[in-house]
Amino acid sequence: MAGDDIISVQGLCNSFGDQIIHKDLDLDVRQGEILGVVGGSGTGKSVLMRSIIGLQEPTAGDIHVFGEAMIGKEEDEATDVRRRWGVLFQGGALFSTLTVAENVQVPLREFYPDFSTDLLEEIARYKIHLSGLPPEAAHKYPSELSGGMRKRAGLARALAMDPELLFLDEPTAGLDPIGAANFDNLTRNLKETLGLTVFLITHDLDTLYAICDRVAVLADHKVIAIGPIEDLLATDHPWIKEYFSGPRGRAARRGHAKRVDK
Ligand SMILES: Nc1ncnc2c1ncn2[C@@H]1O[C@H](COP(=O)(O)OP(=O)(O)OP(=O)(O)O)[C@@H](O)[C@H]1O
Repeated sequence: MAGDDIISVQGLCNSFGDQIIHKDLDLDVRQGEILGVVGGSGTGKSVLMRSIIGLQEPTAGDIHVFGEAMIGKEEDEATDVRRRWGVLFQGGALFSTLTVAENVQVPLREFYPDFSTDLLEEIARYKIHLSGLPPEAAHKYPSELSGGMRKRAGLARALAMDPELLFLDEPTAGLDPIGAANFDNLTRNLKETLGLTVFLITHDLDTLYAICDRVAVLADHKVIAIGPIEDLLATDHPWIKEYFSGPRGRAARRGHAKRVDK
């Protein structure tokens, strides 16, 4: 494991019954980068994220986060590591019976049961602001929010504990192109201002070009390639060629080149 790796996964295996998801998968995530994780549907991107954050017990392998071995750790033993990361699940995974502010307070109440109500409310207000939501969103229920606002509310909750590491599972899925680009900008700004490391699962080629420092490609049960997009473009794997050099990949590259030229 290199010294600046925030996450190191080695020899990871996951199966469900006869279905092999990962076999000897290796991956490293470096301090301060946005790592995009891509792959066809069902290649195990979410299962990989769930394995890293301890929601999925792998059948074999080693996972280190912040240098701490995670496999086999009981939930309470992992508390010190868990409080250093935030997670935005696919769809936001907000509690429907809680307001946005109450949702943001959930991890704070778990880790800091002694915080006063005033302090919890102040932190929630700040995180809601950081996520680009208007102050009045704090008192709304998830069902009263648009899809984009729900993502931002999920992000506010992921930021509740001042994480160093952020996991984002398809944050721009279902957003219109302007909403998706805004969310990308927000992610990049938060990464830069808060010094975050970001593990970002996405199908969104524009997101990869706009904000990812490196991209890891999942196929054939493992990470078949990892690096800056320019490096991936030079690889011969058929899925990678199809993905980055197909019509959508070419359009995303052209769009990115235009934005860089401006
Ligand atoms: N708890 C589970 N029990 C059984 N099978 C599961 C479970 N979780 C995931 N799987 C299976 O593992 C495979 C990988 O799922 P995963 O959600 O990680 O895919 P993904 O790469 O994130 O896909 P997508 O891009 O469509 O979101 C799928 O075939 C899925 O059905």
